[in-house]
Amino acid sequence: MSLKEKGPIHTLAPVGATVVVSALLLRRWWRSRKEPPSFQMGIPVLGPIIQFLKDPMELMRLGYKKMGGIFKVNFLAMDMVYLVGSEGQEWFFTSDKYLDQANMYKFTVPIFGPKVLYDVDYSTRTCQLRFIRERLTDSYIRSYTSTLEEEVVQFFDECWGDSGTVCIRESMQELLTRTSIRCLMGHELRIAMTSKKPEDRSIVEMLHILEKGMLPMSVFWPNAPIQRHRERDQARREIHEMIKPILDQRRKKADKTEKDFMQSVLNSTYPDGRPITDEEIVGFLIAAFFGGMHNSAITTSWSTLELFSRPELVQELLEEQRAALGSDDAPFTFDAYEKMKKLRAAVSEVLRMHAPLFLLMRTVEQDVEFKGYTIRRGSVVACSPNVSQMMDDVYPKAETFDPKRFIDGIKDEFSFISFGGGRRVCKGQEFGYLQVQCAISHMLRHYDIDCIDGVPSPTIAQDGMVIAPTQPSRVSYKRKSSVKK
Ligand code: HEM
Repeated sequence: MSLKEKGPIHTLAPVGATVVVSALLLRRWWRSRKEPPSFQMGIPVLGPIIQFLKDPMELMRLGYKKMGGIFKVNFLAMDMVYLVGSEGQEWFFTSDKYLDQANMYKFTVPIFGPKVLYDVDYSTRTCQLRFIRERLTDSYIRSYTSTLEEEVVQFFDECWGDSGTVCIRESMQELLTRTSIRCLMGHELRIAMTSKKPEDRSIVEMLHILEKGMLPMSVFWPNAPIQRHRERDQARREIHEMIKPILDQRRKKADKTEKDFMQSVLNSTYPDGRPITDEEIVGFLIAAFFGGMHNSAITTSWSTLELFSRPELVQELLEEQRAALGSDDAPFTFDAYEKMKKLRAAVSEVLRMHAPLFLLMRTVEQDVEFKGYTIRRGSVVACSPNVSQMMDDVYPKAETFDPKRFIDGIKDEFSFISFGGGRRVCKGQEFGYLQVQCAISHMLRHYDIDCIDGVPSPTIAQDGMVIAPTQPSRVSYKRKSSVKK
């Protein structure tokens, strides 16, 4: 059959198909050309995944060295776009319109409970978080300070005594569990920690079961039918049953002046007058506990190790303590805390070098441009305080521990992201500093401390969510003869 006999459709079809395929290929090339550059290492495709599982921060460091402040890694079904440095971080924390946090935190819904935080829409969540933040501002936490100090003093008397050796990570976990339960969840639960019937499970055991239900797989499949999730759900129901009668009793009491977060929440309504439900209160208490306890315990551990391995700094901080408090056995007060500028700067420097939350992530809700690149909907964007805060161009001589960097406070909000940033910044930041400083203040004034294992290297904790000192991280201590017991 000649061309003439085939007719126009036979000649046009292949040409048309070639044009369409070429256009599609061109479009794909054009689109991919504008996406952040792809970081490859080791075995094709699997190389970056293996590195991520081994050390996610090293993957980021290597990627930054080779590609610069923005690059992507393909994790089979998903692209992860990494942003390193202040500019990318500022964009990350101010692009709530395109970037969603809730998807990454869905695993908390069975823990915090329904209708709370990551189970509700954006505006309800913002309203709930604002409510939590207000109850953790200076005017409120000022009133929690005496409660906090009482717990700290009791802990050191009961658990440390006159002399001994402890693993600082474990010891501070115990201390911060006590202070967090007492100051956030109330004295009733704190008392029940020790005065329960042997057959009853304590709040600490229950919170621990909730925590064990937070596995890396829970991030992708929060309700996977596994034993740890079933135990988590049972413990969550029991915690609600445990707290509900306490809320009822406190509502009936004429005296509404308990100095803790639970009472501050109970005494309030939402700004539009709507009351807060029991479900919400229990969720807020658990969220505040988990938001604060680990991060503050890890920061107190690092602070002990970094400060007490520097005798000159200890001496300087002790002089500041004496100036702020008057004497070594005076009670720790909020007014004195506000005067401890050097201690605060030292804790900030600890947080710069050892942020507990090492990977902050958001999902991309719609295609969005940044620095001339298109970041596709469905990707995950991530940044890490532990990577960018250790870069010499952001913090000169970043490997050197130098509290003077922060003596006038934190200047650039988006260079220091240990507490996150923007609207989603940590709501318990000030209470976090208060807890850490109260514990360190007590140690400075009451004990001579020796860091037997020096300052250990950081390690990712078993649950994969936080980074902490590698154990052993032992310290030995001796009570000073100059202070009263
Ligand atoms: C040294 C101690 C602490 C550190 C390093 C820390 C760190 C952080 C970080 C990095 C975020 C942001 C996460 C993200 O952007 O994805 C965050 C959020 C949050 N933190 Fe903290 N935190 C600390 C203490 C606390 C305490 C004591 C509380 C409560 C009592 C708390 C409650 C919260 C809450 C409620 C959020 C969610 C904020 C939002 O989404 O708007 N944190 N924290």
